Amino acid sequence: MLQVEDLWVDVQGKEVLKGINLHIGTGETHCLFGKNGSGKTTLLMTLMGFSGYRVKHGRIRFKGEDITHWPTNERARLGLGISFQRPPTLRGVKLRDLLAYCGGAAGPAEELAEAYRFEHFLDREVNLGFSGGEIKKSELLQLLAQDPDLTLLDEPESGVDVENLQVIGDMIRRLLQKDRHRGREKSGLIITHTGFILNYVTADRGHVMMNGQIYCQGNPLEIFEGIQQHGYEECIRCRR
Ligand SMILES: Nc1ncnc2c1ncn2[C@@H]1O[C@H](COP(=O)(O)OP(=O)(O)OP(=O)(O)O)[C@@H](O)[C@H]1O
Repeated sequence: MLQVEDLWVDVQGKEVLKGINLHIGTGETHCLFGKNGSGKTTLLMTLMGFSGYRVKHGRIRFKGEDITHWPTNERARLGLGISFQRPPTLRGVKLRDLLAYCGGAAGPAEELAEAYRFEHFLDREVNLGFSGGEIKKSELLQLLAQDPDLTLLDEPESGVDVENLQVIGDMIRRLLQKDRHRGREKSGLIITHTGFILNYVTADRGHVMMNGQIYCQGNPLEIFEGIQQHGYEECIRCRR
């Protein structure tokens, strides 16, 4: 599904990613752990093709296409979707219209919003005055409407209360669910500090990023336990 090969990326003249290699197979869910400022968000933003993330070297292949220099909208059309850590407010754009624009693959906007008790937000401008948890739900609804083949999630749990964590977890599970009817297997790459998502989806692989490099890869539950017990630095020493 996704192959990242020796990816080096500059942001505002600063070298942030330093030779990332990452392979995500069809139907696989991967978790990305790492200290603050290690480059996780930069990787997701680069995969999605946002301006300001300059690929100096390396290649991104998605569904067999070399998308390294594709514009963001074409990557989305091919089946890449993202939920931002801090999404923008879209003044003048109603959530209802954005959901319709995203594709409506998972049914009409009303149906989708009602399933997560979010119908009262449909006629509000996207993210304007939304609470932290509401913003996360709105992001995931947009992704459910888009129905991507590879979903990139940047800290989907941040700012979400304990009860809503379950709702967020269910939404992510649905996003990554295998679509047997259509013979589709969806993939995901999830940045998480708390590991909450490991309770909701079966993650196939975990990665630890440090200083713009991936040092450690393996079973995500074991990696998360290791981080909790020994810290991130141990990952560099261990080099699993
Ligand atoms: N637009 C920018 N201008 C300058 N520096 C930037 C910019 N964007 C990212 N950086 C720097 O790149 C580094 C990596 O940032 P990034 O957001 O990718 O880290 P992260 O691993 O996602 O962190 P966190 O866990 O705190 O979200 C940081 O030092 C950050 O300050």
